[in-house]
Amino acid sequence: MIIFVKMNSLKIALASDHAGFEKKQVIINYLKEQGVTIEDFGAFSPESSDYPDYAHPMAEAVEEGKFDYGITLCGSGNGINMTANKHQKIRSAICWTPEIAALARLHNDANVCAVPARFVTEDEAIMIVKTFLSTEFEGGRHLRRINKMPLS
Ligand SMILES: O=C(CO)[C@H](O)[C@H](O)[C@H](O)COP(=O)(O)O
Repeated sequence: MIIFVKMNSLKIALASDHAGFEKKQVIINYLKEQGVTIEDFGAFSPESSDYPDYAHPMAEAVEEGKFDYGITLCGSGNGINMTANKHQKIRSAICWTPEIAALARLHNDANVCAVPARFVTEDEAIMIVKTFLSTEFEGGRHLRRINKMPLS
């Protein structure tokens, strides 16, 4: 069962590197139009930069409960996804289609959505984010599985 939630009450943390910078701006504009509260942890320009410098502060803020979800972007989605997942309370999923984004929420209760900026269009990026933020976790058998994820 898919349960859609309202987006305008959400607080969202965003992070990217240079490769994700431009599509992050598109996503920020979209989220602001929806009334979503956002904080951008960088990068703040398309100059070459290192995604961990922005992903770690973003992930810490989500872990601390300051935000409902994180949205991240780098070229492939891989580097920034790997970095966020170093944090114990983060479940970051690379989402390259709306269907994958929905499953990341429905089945994995993902709290960070990593978008591969060089492999999706602006419209696709928006649809991925919209789907991720408006889909609720199903729980049930999936809760049992995500509870088995931590090593300690
Ligand atoms: O970390 C990545 C690959 O997993 C990201 O896609 C980066 O954005 C990419 O590596 C950046 O590449 P660039 O050649 O320095 O622009």
